[in-house]
Amino acid sequence: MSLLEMRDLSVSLGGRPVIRHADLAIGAGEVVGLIGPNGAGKTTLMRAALGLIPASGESTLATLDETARARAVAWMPQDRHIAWPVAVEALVALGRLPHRPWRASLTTEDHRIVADALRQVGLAGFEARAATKLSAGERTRALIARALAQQTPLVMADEPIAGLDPAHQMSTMQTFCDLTAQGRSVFLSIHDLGLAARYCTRLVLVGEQGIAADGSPGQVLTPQHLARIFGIEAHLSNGKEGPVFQPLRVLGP
Ligand SMILES: Nc1ncnc2c1ncn2[C@@H]1O[C@H](COP(=O)(O)OP(=O)(O)OP(=O)(O)O)[C@@H](O)[C@H]1O
Repeated sequence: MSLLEMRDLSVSLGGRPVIRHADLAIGAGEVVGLIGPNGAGKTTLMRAALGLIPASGESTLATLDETARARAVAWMPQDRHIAWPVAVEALVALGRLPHRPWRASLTTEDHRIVADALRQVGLAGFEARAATKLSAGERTRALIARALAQQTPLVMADEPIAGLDPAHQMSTMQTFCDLTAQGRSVFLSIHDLGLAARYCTRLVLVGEQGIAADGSPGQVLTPQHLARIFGIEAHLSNGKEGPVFQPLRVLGP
């Protein structure tokens, strides 16, 4: 069963085609990394898949009503701005909103899920802190916790590990991998191709106004794709602990 399926999805922005005829299905138990250069259309593809911007074609998530969609997918946008000084615990508890009646209090189970999510991102002890008084990386981790607390089959996140230190980048990617054991999936955009190769079960490469490649890290991070879409030379090898991606040089025009 697919958690997200898009068929023939096309998006134009400002009168310019950004994504043309994208087909993509995400099944249970996958960590799918969406990669591609700046401006290639990763955010656009995700937002269109969620029904947040107009698109032609179909996406199974775009047709759901708000509550059904919030139970099907947790969305973490790239913008980490938090406008008001809500406590970190209350911010993360917003992830429980789709699961309880309007204005109902948090249940004991909700509190447990929120505490677990805070622990998973290393923010236990920050419950009472105003979210506006977190560092940028801590704020990112609080928003990851909110997405985790939503306990949806699919988490979609736009560059969730950007700005995190190496330990938190790896622990976040490991947390995403751990969700697959419950049949849950993560669809994330990511610029760090080393971590993408290491942790993602599958990569989707956006370039040339659409999906240029879709497959295992070895199938996608080929010298040809890296040269054509990213304009770089890099080497992917199999290390003892999994794929190792080594950037070598920027290719000339
Ligand atoms: N509202 C808009 N109107 C016109 N063009 C837009 C609009 N929003 C984005 N674009 C353009 O659409 C293209 C795709 O943008 P998008 O944000 O999807 O790229 P991205 O792959 O997520 O990039 P990045 O890696 O820099 O986050 C870019 O060329 C961008 O300039």
